[in-house]
Amino acid sequence: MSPTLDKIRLAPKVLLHDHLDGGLRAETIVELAREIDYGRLPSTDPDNLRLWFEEAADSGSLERYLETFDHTVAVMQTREALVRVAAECARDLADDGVVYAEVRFAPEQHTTMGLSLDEVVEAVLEGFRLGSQGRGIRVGTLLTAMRHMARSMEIAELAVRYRDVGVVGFDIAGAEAGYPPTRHLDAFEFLQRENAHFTIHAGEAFGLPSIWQAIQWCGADRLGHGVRIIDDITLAGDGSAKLGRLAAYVRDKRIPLEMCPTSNLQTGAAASIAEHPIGLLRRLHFRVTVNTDNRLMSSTSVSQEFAKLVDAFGYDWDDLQWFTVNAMKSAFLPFDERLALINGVIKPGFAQIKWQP
Ligand SMILES: O=c1[nH]cnc2c1ncn2[C@@H]1O[C@H](CO)[C@@H](O)[C@H]1O
Ligand SMILES: [Zn+2]
Repeated sequence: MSPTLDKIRLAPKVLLHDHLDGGLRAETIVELAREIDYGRLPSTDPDNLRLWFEEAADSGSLERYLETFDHTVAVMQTREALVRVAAECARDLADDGVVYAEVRFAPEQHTTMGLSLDEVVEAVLEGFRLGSQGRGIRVGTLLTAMRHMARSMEIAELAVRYRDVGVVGFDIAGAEAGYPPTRHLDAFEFLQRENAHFTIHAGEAFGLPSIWQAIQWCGADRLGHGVRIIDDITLAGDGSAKLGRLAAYVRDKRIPLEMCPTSNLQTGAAASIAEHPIGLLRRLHFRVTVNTDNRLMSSTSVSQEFAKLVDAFGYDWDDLQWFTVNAMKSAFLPFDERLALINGVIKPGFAQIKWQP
């Protein structure tokens, strides 16, 4: 039986690529805006606002997609707002059946009303703690530095400082074209010396050079998106694939790809789900994982991303479990904890749902 959305929701899922400021509830944005007198929301009706985000993000360009974050970031400037948004994020993910999530955000964007970077991080950690209590979910935090800014070293230091209390890694995000990862080489080298983990948004709005730099110059553990790795794969008429050196390296080293299908359609990185590189990359056994990126802007959830892939590629429960185990193996958690979740939660959970009438 082909997995249905309702049953997919019950399966224990893992999410590695989700932005805190891309997943707010529309009702919450309206309430928070009212509290701080933020008057620039495109609508104060939650339903209209939700639609506005989805339509405005569906722009065909990453740069225009990112403009929608002005509004979510604007209402996430106080401790109370950050705690609330993070707590609701954990609850919404738990309601979708996510058992382990890594949620990222850029602390430097949340200091306009006077919070320090430390206060921002502490508020978000507190929110995740409150929201995940008793919900069967564990949430790790990734700290993001904005690639067009110059604060990556500071944010990397922040990530290391909070590594034992919930921050599990580091990332860079924002417009990709014109801002290569090597701009932040000092931050990545610092993290490597500290034995810390990081992922890099690469190969989303820019091609192979971005992926190559992220891996071979910066030492990224994982790639955010990485869809353009298909530019290094040639398909022959008989369906066989020839991998270039970079694609072969990514596959051989099992470098995880944090793929976000719906987000890619909106930013123009892929034309349709059916044509999304995830189909080929999964067939070639790259370490593919399935993610939401921004649940608000893409009006999605992990379950809905899975359901779309089931529709487009005919995936069965074994495929969905494979994506999930890939994600858990690639998490920035200690090995024994990853193993415990795979063997104690994911495999038994999928087995139960698969055989349920
Ligand atoms: O798909 C994406 N590609 C690049 N940057 C992104 C994407 N989604 C969100 N952000 C950026 O990351 C910041 C911190 O969470 C967001 O404010 C947004 O500017
Ligand atoms: Zn992203």
